[in-house]
Amino acid sequence: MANKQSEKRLCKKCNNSRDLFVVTYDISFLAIIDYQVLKELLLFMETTVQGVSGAQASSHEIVMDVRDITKSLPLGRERIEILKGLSFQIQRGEFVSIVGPSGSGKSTLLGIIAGLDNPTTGNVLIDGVDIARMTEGKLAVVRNQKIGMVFQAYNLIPTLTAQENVEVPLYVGKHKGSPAARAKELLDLVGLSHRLGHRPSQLSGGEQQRVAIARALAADPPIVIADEPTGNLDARNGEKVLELIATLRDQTGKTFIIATHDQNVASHAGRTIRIVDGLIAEIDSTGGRIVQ
Ligand SMILES: Nc1ncnc2c1ncn2[C@@H]1O[C@H](COP(=O)(O)OP(=O)(O)OP(=O)(O)O)[C@@H](O)[C@H]1O
Repeated sequence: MANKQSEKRLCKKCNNSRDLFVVTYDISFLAIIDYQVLKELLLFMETTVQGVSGAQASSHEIVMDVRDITKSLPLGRERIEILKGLSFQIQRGEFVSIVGPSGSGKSTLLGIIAGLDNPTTGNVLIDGVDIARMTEGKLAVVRNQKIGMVFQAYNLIPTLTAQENVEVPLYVGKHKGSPAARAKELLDLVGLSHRLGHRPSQLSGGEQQRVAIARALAADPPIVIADEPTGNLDARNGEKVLELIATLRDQTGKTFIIATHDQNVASHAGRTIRIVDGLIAEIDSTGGRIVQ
């Protein structure tokens, strides 16, 4: 929770930007809000995070269990079927890619398993808890505790330094200890200890994505989900980011799930789930090494 020192620091930022402060509510959505609203939000998060703490601990080997999910949306008088009944399980410590052509439903699926959207039917169990029909308030808490998100466009807060960007989730969650120390440790892990004070505009695309990955790990979620994490990078930097994800998977034992349209990117994962036209066409399980 934000202590006096952090509030002071945030307040200074607000003054610099005319009482507007860019925050990530649960690091899934970026929003520009008034500083007063930010403080209320942090208080709200403190109470709601405490509210679902019972769902946190689990020794399930299956970290994600997706059961026959569908997603359809109204389109004029018709309904468009985007996902047509997908089932799969992901084990703790796997590096899985969801691959498919444009329009196959990857982003829709990712949004549902990340708790950003509800399926029309079916279930999504994360650590044994079904998130499919949770209210938005509870989903926000699940996202904060269970899921770290990485986006194609990095979604870093432009007015904050690399270190401050990584600290943000630590003010929202129940982190014990110094957010600054944790942020430095994570930036060191992603090879950016020499860029702590740089703002996003002063970092290369690959470096920004490394900061975003460090931020996704900040609240220590068991699952990190990345939507086209190399989509804005050239081949060399994309390769580096994928190698980093594989290394972090080995070092942390966390589960990494990436969505991509690029088979080459997908092949870095231990297991590939291929989606075509809203259905699973193939699950390649030649890899799928589990960290013990
Ligand atoms: N809100 C919406 N309303 C209507 N159709 C939608 C909506 N969202 C997605 N779709 C349709 O659902 C299909 C799947 O979209 P989705 O974004 O999940 O695909 P994708 O595999 O991630 O594609 P891409 O790789 O191009 O991002 C597409 O045909 C898309 O047009």
